[in-house]
Amino acid sequence: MTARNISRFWEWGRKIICVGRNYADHAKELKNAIPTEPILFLKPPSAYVREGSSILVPRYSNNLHHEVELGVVIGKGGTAIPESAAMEHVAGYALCLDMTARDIQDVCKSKGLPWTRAKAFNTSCPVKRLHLPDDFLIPYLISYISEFITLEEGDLILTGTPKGVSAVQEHDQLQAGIQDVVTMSFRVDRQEK
Ligand SMILES: O=C(O)/C=C/C(=O)CC(=O)C(=O)O
Ligand SMILES: [Mg+2]
Repeated sequence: MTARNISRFWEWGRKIICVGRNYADHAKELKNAIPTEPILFLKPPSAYVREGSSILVPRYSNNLHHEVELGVVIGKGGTAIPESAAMEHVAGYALCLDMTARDIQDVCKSKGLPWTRAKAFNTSCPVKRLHLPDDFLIPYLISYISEFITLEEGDLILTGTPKGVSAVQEHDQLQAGIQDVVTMSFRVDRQEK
């Protein structure tokens, strides 16, 4: 565990690495094939938003979805981390939303383009720190990712959404949580012209 206080890890400006189609039930709900290894994409630090600020619907989207995900906060950096040592690199956990402009993602997919405009826009990663026991299936993802992306202290890994994604609207108040553990709440506004 890191000696640094990670309760405000989003203020360090580190990268966010997201795993896609990690759960078969979500792949099925969007009628996607189940991948044989993790699909990865990135969000920039400008994607972070925390309670008290709004999630902004991008001007160019009319179908913004929420995805509720477990986030893993990296406490010690490394490259090519073996699974056996992976948990030594975890500083803690976060409840996260992977906000997704689904209409834009569909266009990107149909054209074979990256998902950046659909997934990496400002406020696309609402977060709240979360306290959990260290008994999740995290080592494989840390080891897989760190083979080709050096992990740094303060990085956040989003581990993928289970099924149950749906659209959100301007003026909605979103509540996300894990029963009896943590909840968070965000208002949704539209990005100004
Ligand atoms: O392939 C799709 O249509 C959608 C994939 C995702 O949005 C991947 C995720 O972000 C996820 O599984 O959490
Ligand atoms: Mg996701």
